[in-house]
Amino acid sequence: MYQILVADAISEEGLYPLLNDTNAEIIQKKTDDPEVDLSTIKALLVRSATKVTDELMAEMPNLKIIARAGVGVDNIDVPAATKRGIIVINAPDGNTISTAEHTFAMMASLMRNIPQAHSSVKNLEWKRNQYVGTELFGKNLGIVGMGRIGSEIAKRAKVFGMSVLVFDPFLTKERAAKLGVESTTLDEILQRSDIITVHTPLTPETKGIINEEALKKTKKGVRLLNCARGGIIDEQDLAKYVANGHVGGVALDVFETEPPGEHPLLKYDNVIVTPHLGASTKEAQLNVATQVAQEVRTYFEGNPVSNSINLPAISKDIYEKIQPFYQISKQIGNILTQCVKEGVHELSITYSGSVTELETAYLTKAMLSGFFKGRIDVNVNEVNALLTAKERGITVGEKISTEAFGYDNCISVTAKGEENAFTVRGTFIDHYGPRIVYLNGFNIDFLPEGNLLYIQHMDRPGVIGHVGQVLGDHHINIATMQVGRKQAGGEAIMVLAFDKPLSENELSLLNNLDEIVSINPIIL
Ligand SMILES: NC(=O)C1=CN([C@@H]2O[C@H](COP(=O)(O)OP(=O)(O)OC[C@H]3O[C@@H](n4cnc5c(N)ncnc54)[C@H](O)[C@@H]3O)[C@@H](O)[C@H]2O)C=CC1
Ligand SMILES: O=C(O)C(=O)COP(=O)(O)O
Repeated sequence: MYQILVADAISEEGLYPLLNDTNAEIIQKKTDDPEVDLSTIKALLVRSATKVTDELMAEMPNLKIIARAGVGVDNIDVPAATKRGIIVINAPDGNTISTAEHTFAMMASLMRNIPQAHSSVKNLEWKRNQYVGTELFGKNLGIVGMGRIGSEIAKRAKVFGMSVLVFDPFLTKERAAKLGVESTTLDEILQRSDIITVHTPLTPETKGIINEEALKKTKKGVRLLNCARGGIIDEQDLAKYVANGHVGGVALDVFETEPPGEHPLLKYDNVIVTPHLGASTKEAQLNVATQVAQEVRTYFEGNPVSNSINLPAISKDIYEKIQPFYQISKQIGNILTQCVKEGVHELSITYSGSVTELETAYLTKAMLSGFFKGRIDVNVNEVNALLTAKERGITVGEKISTEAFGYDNCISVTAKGEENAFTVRGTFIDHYGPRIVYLNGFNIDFLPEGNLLYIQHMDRPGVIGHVGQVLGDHHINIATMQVGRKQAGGEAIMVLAFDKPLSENELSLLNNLDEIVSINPIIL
């Protein structure tokens, strides 16, 4: 059973995939509601209202996934979520059309003074001369940010006979040509546009991208729209340019602080506003809620999610192919962490055979999550594995090799400390399962599972008997036993599996046997 906190107003109908899941319990409350026990929540669903801060995440130790039923994730501290190993997903295209249509409606309203004229008629006035507008036809529209929403606006603007200038550093010439728009610089847009609309995410780079310096370059009478995020157009600078009459009109759907309260821009008649309604249509809300609800369910069913902000996308097909290798990679990492007795500064992983055809980067992260398991108090998974290694000064290297040691596939990991290096190799055999086939210089073959004991000893007659004797005296059943050696009479190893872990006393009795060099329990 997993609990999901739905903290913002999300379409009930769209939550159907979760309401329909007998393993899911949905709680529809604010995060600061005293009746909510944040510590047991595993999934958090939000729109733009809830601020998902690091402090909030600290109160949610079981949180695995944050789902944003919408596009912008600027209300979520994504780096903090990543550090904590929490997946962040969004619904990138569910509200594109709604937001593009809203922006267009705002643009038309602004040019034809519709909100002002509407209020005037409602106040029993009839001021036809006061509300003379301007056509969209033939005007230059500048679009900053030509992603999903920007592109939909461009299409509509062209139908209205507008010339579209766009600025987006990630827009290719081919795509601009296909959309029939002129790709240009931000400066050109500022200088040539009659109307400028912004459609970028809010990032440190885009915050204030239209500020006083930019406004100075615009045409007198320019109209500005922000239906993306408050702050992309600097509100204080904009207020100055509305006050001095340079800017002819403004349409805002979003504000730096929402609700904006007593905002300097609100007093101007040529500034029209809506309360962050871009995505507020029945269709968009159903789309985004269904998308994230389905993704959350998919995640808890153990399948890959498609729209993660902090995890590379991987298809279900590839995910299924990777699963066996995923497990063995994790186990190799975990064996290393339990066997290496000094600080590790380098982990190098070599893939060979059929596994090289898969997404090995994903497996490297799985190996790291196994390596950090039990070592640090943060849950390390594919989201934060590389970051955790980096923070701890561990270099991670990945290689592809043609040497598979006779196996169909082989994953070999070497952990390097100041003094020693320790190598573990594993393989996955169809219809047989995962096997560890090499441990610190010795060929061996054991199942990486359960309560294991790795013993280094001298290859002498009777050693296996002595070990068996100690265990038998303590009524301990040996489930499986594998041995490996390099040469007769030299160093050797054995790996035993038990139904339960051995006690300190039993371990110490084994350690005291003459032929034993070292013993090392491994719990997987
Ligand atoms: N008012 C509302 O209710 C809604 C607002 N939004 C906002 O609209 C934004 C855009 O949404 P989408 O088009 O779906 O996102 P998108 O990711 O498809 O498009 C964003 C575009 O901005 C471009 N970009 C990034 N940095 C830039 C920069 N420095 N200069 C110029 N272009 C830059 C990117 O290359 C990308 O093409 C969202 O991030 C969100 O904040 C989205 C939906 C509803
Ligand atoms: O999807 C987005 O980025 C939006 O801004 C929509 O926000 P909302 O879900 O309506 O609070």
